[in-house]
Amino acid sequence: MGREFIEIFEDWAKDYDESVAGLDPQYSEVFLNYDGILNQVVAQSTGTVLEFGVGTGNLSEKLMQAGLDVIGIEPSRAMLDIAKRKLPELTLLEGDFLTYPAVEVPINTIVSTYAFHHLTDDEKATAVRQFQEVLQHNGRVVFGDTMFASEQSKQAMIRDAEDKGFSALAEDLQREYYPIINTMETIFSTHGFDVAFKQMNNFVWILTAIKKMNE
Ligand SMILES: C[S@@+](CC[C@H](N)C(=O)[O-])C[C@H]1O[C@@H](n2cnc3c(N)ncnc32)[C@H](O)[C@@H]1O
Repeated sequence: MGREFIEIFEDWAKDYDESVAGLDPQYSEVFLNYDGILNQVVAQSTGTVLEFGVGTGNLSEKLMQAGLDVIGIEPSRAMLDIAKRKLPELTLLEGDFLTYPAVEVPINTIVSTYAFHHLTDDEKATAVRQFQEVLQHNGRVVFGDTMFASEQSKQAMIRDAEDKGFSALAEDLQREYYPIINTMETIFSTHGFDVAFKQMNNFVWILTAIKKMNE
């Protein structure tokens, strides 16, 4: 479930770190301030961290450098191979947001960057219900991902990409499940989280969801 876009990452893995460095003009705005976005997620993380969609391991590396214990989950074989090569000491497991090997240690923070939009909104809700069960009291979810303030602003960004001739970006924005902020707010609050959002560039927002005391 939720793995419908994995083929894209099998192909993209080898060039992915060039894209995040801004070398792909279609995605340069999406990855604008990439390091700052990852640093913001790290700054809000504590204790033992469960990371979904680690990709080539850029966020995992920063989390480990900050002294946090990280368990990484990633469904793409090609991404797993690169992350393992870059970070041999990282605990890395094959899995996805919905299905992954049982983790036996208490989890304080769940993080992810540029990955949650691969789930439909129904799948997102299922994942968030599972996060609620997995997290310790006072635990939190910190995600950086493309989201939109409204359906109108999403449609405007798709038109803007088309006007610039960025057909790959325009198709991506329509093919995958980039959410509206209100939808994310509803999903997290329905499942017992206090949630806040901070915009990081024209596409990416940081979502911080703190598990409510009585949940
Ligand atoms: C755009 S990359 C982001 C990689 C990394 N987190 C970063 O910030 O650079 C998206 C990653 O999410 C992974 N992914 C795709 N579908 C997923 C799913 N259902 N569950 C978890 N990860 C998924 C992809 O394989 C890929 O590694």
